[in-house]
Order: sequence, then C-alpha cells, then structure tokens
Amino acid sequence: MKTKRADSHHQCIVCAAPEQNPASLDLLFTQMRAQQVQARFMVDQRYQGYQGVLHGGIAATLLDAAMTQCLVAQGIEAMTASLDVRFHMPIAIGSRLTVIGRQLAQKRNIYLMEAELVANGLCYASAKAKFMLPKQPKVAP
Ligand SMILES: CCCCCCCCCC(=O)SCCNC(=O)CCNC(=O)[C@H](O)C(C)(C)COP(=O)(O)OP(=O)(O)OC[C@H]1O[C@@H](n2cnc3c(N)ncnc32)[C@H](O)[C@@H]1OP(=O)(O)O
Repeated sequence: MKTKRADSHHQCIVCAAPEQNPASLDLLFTQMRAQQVQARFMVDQRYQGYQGVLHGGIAATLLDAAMTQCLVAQGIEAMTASLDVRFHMPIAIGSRLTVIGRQLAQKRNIYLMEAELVANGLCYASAKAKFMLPKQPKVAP
C-alpha cells in the first residue's frame, strides 16, 4: 500500500510531489507491513559527492526519511532526536536502491528505528535512530 503524501510535509525535500518542490527526491514509500516501509531510489549524477559516488549526506537523508515515514504511516509525526549512520560501501551513481525503514521498539516516548539502503541484495548503508514527539510546536514561532 502506497503511503499518502501528508499535509504536514507536503513541500518535503524527500517526498514532495515535484510540483510542490522541484528539488524533491520524489520518493514514494510503500507500507510493507505494520512497522516497515520501503521506497525505490535511482541514484543519478545530481546526487554525487566524490566523482561517481553518492554523497553521504544524501544517503543519510534517505535513511532518515525512511524511518520518519515508517512512523508517519502509523500516524506518528515524530522528530529525529539522534541519528547514527554507517556507510558500509560506496554507492555508485546509477545504482537502483531500495530504501527500507522499520520500527524496532518504543520505550516511553522514544521510538527506536532502523533503516537500510540495499541494492542487489547488499546493504550499502544503514542507520539507527531515536525519534521523539515534540512537546512544543515543531518550529519556533
Ligand atoms: C519522507 C518523510 C519525511 C517526513 C518529514 C521530514 C522529517 C524528517 C525528520 C527530521 O528531519 S526532523 C528535524 C530534525 N530534528 C529536529 O529538528 C529535532 C530537534 N529537537 C527537538 O525538537 C527536541 O530536542 C526533541 C523533540 C528531540 C526532544 O525534545 P523534548 O523537549 O521532548 O525532550 P527533552 O529535551 O525535554 O528531554 C526529554 C527526555 O528525553 C531525553 N532525550 C532527549 N533527546 C534524546 C535523545 N536524542 N536520545 C535519548 N534521549 C533523549 C532527555 O534526556 C529527557 O529524558 P528524561 O525525561 O529521562 O530526563
């Protein structure tokens, strides 16, 4: 089941429709099971850092987004409180990635999440993160 583009982040750099944000990576997540989502991402040369290699910041953004979207799909609009990324192998321009996010646990108001960037059955990057619901409005007035 495709997840809806939520009103809370309709101009999101990761998942907005291009008419809402021309710079969007235009990811569309699918809910695979209760606490897991995934999306496909074609690594094109706009996203490179070192020549021919996906920029690590973009890889981290994809991982963060998958975990966020896993919670959003459950109606939980939480903020990334901490993010620990491991870059296992360089990701070549031209790769077709599957971006997977899943929930591991909830401890009080903290959601423990993990995510992976996978291609050809190999995990190129992974992350663990903690998400929290903000007590205050998300952005300072
Ligand atoms: C494709 C889908 C895209 C969807 C939209 C895109 C969103 C993508 C995700 C993001 O990028 S969100 C933006 C990046 N993140 C932020 O801007 C978060 C900024 N930080 C905050 O808003 C707050 O610090 C936060 C909500 C994380 C926590 O604020 P609180 O006021 O609720 O917590 P507080 O600081 O009072 O601490 C409460 C408890 O949580 C604990 N805590 C806080 N941060 C923690 C942490 N990182 N890890 C573990 N514990 C933590 C803290 O120690 C404390 O423990 P105790 O109750 O035992 O004293």
